[in-house]
Amino acid sequence: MVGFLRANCKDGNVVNIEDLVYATFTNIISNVLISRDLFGEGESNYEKVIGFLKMVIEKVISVNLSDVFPVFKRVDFWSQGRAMGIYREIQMIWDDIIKERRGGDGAINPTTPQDFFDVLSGHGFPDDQISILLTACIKETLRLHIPGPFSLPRQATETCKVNNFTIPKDSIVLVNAWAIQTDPNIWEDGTSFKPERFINSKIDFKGAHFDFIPFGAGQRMCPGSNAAIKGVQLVVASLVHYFDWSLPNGEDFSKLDLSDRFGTTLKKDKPLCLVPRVREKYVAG
Ligand code: HEM
Repeated sequence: MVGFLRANCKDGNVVNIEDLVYATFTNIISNVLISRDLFGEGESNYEKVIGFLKMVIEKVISVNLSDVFPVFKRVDFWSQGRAMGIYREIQMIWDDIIKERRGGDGAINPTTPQDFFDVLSGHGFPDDQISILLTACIKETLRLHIPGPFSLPRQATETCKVNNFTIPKDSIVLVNAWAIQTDPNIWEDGTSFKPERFINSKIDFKGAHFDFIPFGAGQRMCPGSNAAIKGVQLVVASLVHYFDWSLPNGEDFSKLDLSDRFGTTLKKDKPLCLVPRVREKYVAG
């Protein structure tokens, strides 16, 4: 990511941060799974890969006819066909990876923990204070702009009562985590970005504080939460450490439109486009 920016930030080029960070995280996960980048540096395959990933995610999470009308379960051929289509496409990707591995052409270039340490220790961060501040900012972003506002759907295995509501057996239940995380009865000035609320606070994202559940809670909470937080810390710290950032045409940061849009996940309505400039001390090296 840093290498790509360094090579492409001459002449005040504007960078779409959404695409950059998406590609970086996809590469981190693909390196864990298959020891290679899914997005190449030349970005020639960007549209193809992103199109495929978006298609799979959309298809997997969109509602089936039989989710809404369980009576159609046996005859919902459309959903069954869709599931088989996704299965076949994923199968083809695995086939290619297995073939490449068998060929053993030495083209795989794994990212090792050493690479991460080189980035961090080689340039003298994180400092304790920076790390606390950074974590507070990440937590506050996950509170105010929670990526999964409804978490994942649950199904009631038996009829039960929650407060005064009766939830009939087999109902699909969605938890509005976005509403909980911005509830004015729980969070003081809950719609403002105030990272300092997480400094000297025990509130964490591990599922023990039900006011703050960006990764869900209970048995099915996100198993990737620690990897995700470490990844976000690394990416944000690297972006801030190596580059100075400004808005195109010298616009003022206070005018930035921060509204959200709900699609597959909650994300910024307008992608963040910024102009990076390599910091003075890294220009040469
Ligand atoms: C900021 C990044 C992430 C956020 C906000 C997030 C959030 C969530 C949420 C809210 C759930 C549903 C939990 C529930 O229903 O209680 C979930 C499930 C899951 N997440 Fe994440 N996640 C993130 C990153 C990751 C990563 C990096 C991985 C894998 C490396 C991952 C793997 C999973 C899996 C496998 C599940 C399903 C768990 C199950 O159903 O048992 N997530 N995630």
